Amino acid sequence: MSKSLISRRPRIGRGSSAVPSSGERQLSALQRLGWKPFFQQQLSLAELSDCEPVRVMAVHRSQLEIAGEQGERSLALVPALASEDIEQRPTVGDWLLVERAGGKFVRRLERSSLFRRMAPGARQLQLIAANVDSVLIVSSCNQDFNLSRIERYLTLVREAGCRPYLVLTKADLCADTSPYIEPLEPYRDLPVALVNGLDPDSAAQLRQWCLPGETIALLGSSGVGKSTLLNSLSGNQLAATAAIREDDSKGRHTTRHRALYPLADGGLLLDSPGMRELGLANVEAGLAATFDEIGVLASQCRFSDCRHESEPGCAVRGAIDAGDLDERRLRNWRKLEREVERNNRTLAEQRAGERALGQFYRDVQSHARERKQRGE
Ligand SMILES: Nc1nc2c(ncn2[C@@H]2O[C@H](COP(=O)(O)OP(=O)(O)OP(=O)(O)O)[C@@H](O)[C@H]2O)c(=O)[nH]1
Ligand SMILES: [Zn+2]
Repeated sequence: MSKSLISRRPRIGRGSSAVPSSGERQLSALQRLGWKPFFQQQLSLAELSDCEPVRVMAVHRSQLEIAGEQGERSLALVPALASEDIEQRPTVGDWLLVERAGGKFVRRLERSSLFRRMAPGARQLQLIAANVDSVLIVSSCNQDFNLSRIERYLTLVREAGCRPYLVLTKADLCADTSPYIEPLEPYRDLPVALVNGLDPDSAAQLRQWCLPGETIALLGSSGVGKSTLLNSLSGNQLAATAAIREDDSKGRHTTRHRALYPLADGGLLLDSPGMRELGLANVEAGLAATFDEIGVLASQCRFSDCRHESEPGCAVRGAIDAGDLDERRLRNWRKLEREVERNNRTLAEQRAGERALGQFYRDVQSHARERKQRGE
């Protein structure tokens, strides 16, 4: 890594010591939750005196988890909150006004940023998160590093109205990081940090981008170390890492609720399944089209579940040996396919879980009706 590169960009590098102490900014409880002038100026005089602003920390089926000056509590999803128009419904990070007396929902405040996507499978818009200030695009110093993907994330982040930062993890596993730093030369405005996410001292560099009152989110493909960063930054085991999921003998995925996690130093970190899947929706067709010749070859392999590693009768390896297919291209295709598969699996499990829950409620209701009819 060249020194001049560091000095030219507003970045923090390995071993930066410019970590502000948590006491530098004295913020109110609301400001620590992300309250800013942008929201304050939306309140009328009457609302200023009669209403309390609260932030949506999590969205559940029938209620919201909200946080305000009075701490955390839940708010039932009353009809006023369950609008027909999906864009009007509250999402994680939203600011709502509730009556100081009685706690009734009044209105949602205008958003400073919004992440949304088309829900995979369903032709429906889905809100992911609102009022995120900054996004840490996470990539690792290995084969995951991919300029095209970073650009795709950058587009998403800027479109949502957030500030992008780039975090390159697994720097500890890499003797020479210049192959990852040098290609970033044209992205002068993008601050970059090299970290070992497993080391809280190294991850602490990122606190500079997650100051008290700031809401940040992580974007990056599976396995780059987002959960690890979240754990190191929060000082808690807030997110399940891949290692924990692999340990699960029942093969279950750890359930994640879309949520905002307060960080030790006062920032808020958004970790939601939707955010994790952003940008990966609808890539299957693109993947097949981009790597069409591999798909054709794979269909000619002797085994239908061929991994194209060392199986006999593998048409893909045959093409590589014959010099007709680039090994790098096969690796890239595999990686993207795994990513898509993994995300599809997660989505399928989520939908199955939702269906099971719906069936459970219907069973309970019909039981109750039967008992009522029997006069029990
Ligand atoms: N050596 C090293 N290992 C890391 C680093 N960051 C993450 N890992 C490891 O990489 C693996 C994947 O990390 P996770 O934090 O689960 O990755 P993730 O991005 O949250 O993955 P998903 O939950 O699938 O989206 C784990 O085994 C981590 O321990 C790092 O900076 N250095
Ligand atoms: Zn094969």
